[in-house]
Amino acid sequence: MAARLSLRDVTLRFGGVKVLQDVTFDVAPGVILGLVGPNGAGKTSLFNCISGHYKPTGGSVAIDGTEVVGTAPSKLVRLGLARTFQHPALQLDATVLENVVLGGHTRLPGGPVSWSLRLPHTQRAEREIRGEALSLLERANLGWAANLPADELSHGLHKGIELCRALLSKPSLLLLDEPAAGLSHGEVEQLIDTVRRVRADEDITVVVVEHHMGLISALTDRVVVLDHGRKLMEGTAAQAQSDPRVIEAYLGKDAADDAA
Ligand SMILES: Nc1ncnc2c1ncn2[C@@H]1O[C@H](COP(=O)(O)OP(=O)(O)OP(=O)(O)O)[C@@H](O)[C@H]1O
Repeated sequence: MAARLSLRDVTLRFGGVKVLQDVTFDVAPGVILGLVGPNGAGKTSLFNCISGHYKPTGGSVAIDGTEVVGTAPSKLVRLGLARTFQHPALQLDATVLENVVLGGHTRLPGGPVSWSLRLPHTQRAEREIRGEALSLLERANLGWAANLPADELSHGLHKGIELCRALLSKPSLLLLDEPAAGLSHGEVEQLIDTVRRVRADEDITVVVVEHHMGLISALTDRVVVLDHGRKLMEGTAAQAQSDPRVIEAYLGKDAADDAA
């Protein structure tokens, strides 16, 4: 089966600094892959290369076999890509529901002219998208907040809203950047449930950057470990946690020797 996401020798330089070096891996459809590594390893930079926010200096990024290096983030949404950010960027003066509805704008038929004329088929599509947005919020236990302004809610709830917004675009590939950061234990459990359910129900492939090893162990089928911009190893979360190279990258050589 063709890979949903395929990276080949992805390299990124900022001036003289090599942030990513020859990163190569595949993610098969339906897999939840964890992207882990110490601070500064290059995880978010790699996400930015996949989502079109950075253009790699070299190498290839393909989604379902289509080369996407150089494609704008807005066009990648149409190829099935959605992502969340370490710090959710919401319209704080809009309601929670309006924020989620924004994720469905690529699904509206026509273009700016028919949208501003509010033709019947546009209004029908808007109603449908609003209904789906509400149902996503309800399934994430956020239905109660739908009509509240987003700025009345906590950081943890903002992350849940951002995830619903990403899901409304009906992605086939979802990138989650540190979704558990700043969440309570209960919110992490809710997040794990939501991601498992969308993978099962919607056949979404997920790549998740996360430092929360509990979430990585509970959620992922495989992990890729990055260190200093290079792929250190690939395997299951359990294999990564007992790999001396990974222990050394996180804790130093003495810890790796002690564990051996
Ligand atoms: N726009 C930029 N300009 C220059 N250097 C950058 C830029 N973005 C990232 N870097 C550098 O690239 C390296 C990797 O950063 P990145 O944020 O991708 O790491 P990370 O693994 O996501 O870290 P963390 O876990 O702390 O979020 C760091 O040394 C960072 O300082």
